[in-house]
Amino acid sequence: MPETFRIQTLNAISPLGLNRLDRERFDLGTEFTDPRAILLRSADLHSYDVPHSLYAVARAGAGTNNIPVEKLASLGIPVFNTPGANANAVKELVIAGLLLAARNLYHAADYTKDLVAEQQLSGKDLDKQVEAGKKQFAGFELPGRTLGVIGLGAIGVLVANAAQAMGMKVLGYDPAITIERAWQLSPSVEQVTSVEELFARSDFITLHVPLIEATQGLVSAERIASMPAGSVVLNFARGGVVDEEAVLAALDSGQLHAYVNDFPTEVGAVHPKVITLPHLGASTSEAEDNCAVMAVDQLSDFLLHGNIRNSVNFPEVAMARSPNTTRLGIFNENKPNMIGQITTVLAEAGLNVTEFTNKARGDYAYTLVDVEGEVADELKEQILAIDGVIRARKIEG
Ligand SMILES: NC(=O)C1=CN([C@@H]2O[C@H](COP(=O)(O)OP(=O)(O)OC[C@H]3O[C@@H](n4cnc5c(N)ncnc54)[C@H](O)[C@@H]3O)[C@@H](O)[C@H]2O)C=CC1
Ligand SMILES: O=C(O)CCC(=O)C(=O)O
Repeated sequence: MPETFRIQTLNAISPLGLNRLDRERFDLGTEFTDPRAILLRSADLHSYDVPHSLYAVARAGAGTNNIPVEKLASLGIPVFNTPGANANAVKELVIAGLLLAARNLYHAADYTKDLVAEQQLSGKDLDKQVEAGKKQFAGFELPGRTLGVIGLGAIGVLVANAAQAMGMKVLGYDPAITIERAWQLSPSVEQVTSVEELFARSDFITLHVPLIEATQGLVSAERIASMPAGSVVLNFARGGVVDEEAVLAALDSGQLHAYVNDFPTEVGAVHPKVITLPHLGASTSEAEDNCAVMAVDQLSDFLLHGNIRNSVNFPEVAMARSPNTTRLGIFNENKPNMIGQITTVLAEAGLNVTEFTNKARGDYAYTLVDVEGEVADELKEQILAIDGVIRARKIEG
């Protein structure tokens, strides 16, 4: 009997994704103590005691800073994410954020509500007060203003192109932009080669980078001070990318007009010039469906066939299945003679290799190998005995 894989969900995942799982082969639950896989969104796994049973983690979303990616790599556990699947949802919220800030919409709507709910005005009195009070919310328009986009990945490129189409001058900064993203970028977006230049020239800054060591506190007091007075910072990346204390001080001094973000903190959320949303970037039915479908498909392809696609800690390795073969998936340290030792074990067991892929990424590598016929259970133990092999799995056909 082939194994039924237990998948533990740690957040609500769209049924459109979950329903793709064949219930003969997958058992879904929220409480397993020995899951084969974890499927999650923003749940924090950093203090999670990783059980030996765990084969994989799938993040239905882009950011993986809630997951101990390196630690899992060292245990031979791939972490998958869903690049681009929620990018349009975030782009739309960023565009809303630009308009919220430029037209003071949040405070203006609060003001109107207050006139009716608190001051109990109605009819002509309400009309009069509306016309008298509205000037305090007069805003400015976007065409001709400069938007600096930091991070030109799936989201940043969509934001840059949309802002450009609304008449903004757009500057982009991403020292590691991929060729694919560069092709998608509107030719009118100007590439800048230093963050300092981007800050100095931008009326709005929007962040679309992962939270990693290099991006922690990227929006600093010094950089904010170099922006034109009355600028706006939008943060739909992660809270830690911004030095919030510096942002709040700049809002108080008038250097910044507004800070629009998706990551509530006790101090920031109640500041009058801060608009904080409850991590809403990817919360559309479309994005939730897209992410769930992609995460589930990648996870089931790995559990059933050992294929790795869109992993953030292991290389892309995928092979079609062939009849009358047995597949082995092997995680190992990226060091000399691993392939030689693995193939020697296979040869000594009299096995004929029909297909073999080995790819490395950083300190680790993954080998997928198909051999003719059946494989004895002891073979896995022999492979595991090789110095540098972290994990090995016989994958049923
Ligand atoms: N608010 C929300 O609900 C959501 C937030 N996010 C956040 O947005 C981030 C970006 O998402 P995607 O665009 O899908 O990811 P992506 O991986 O497609 O793009 C990230 C880009 O940032 C660039 N980058 C990395 N370090 C950089 C640096 N120091 N300076 C400039 N650029 C740098 C990379 O080269 C890459 O092009 C995610 O990591 C996540 O933290 C993503 C989706 C939803
Ligand atoms: O799943 C969510 O709602 C958050 C999405 C997100 O932050 C991401 O994809 O990085």
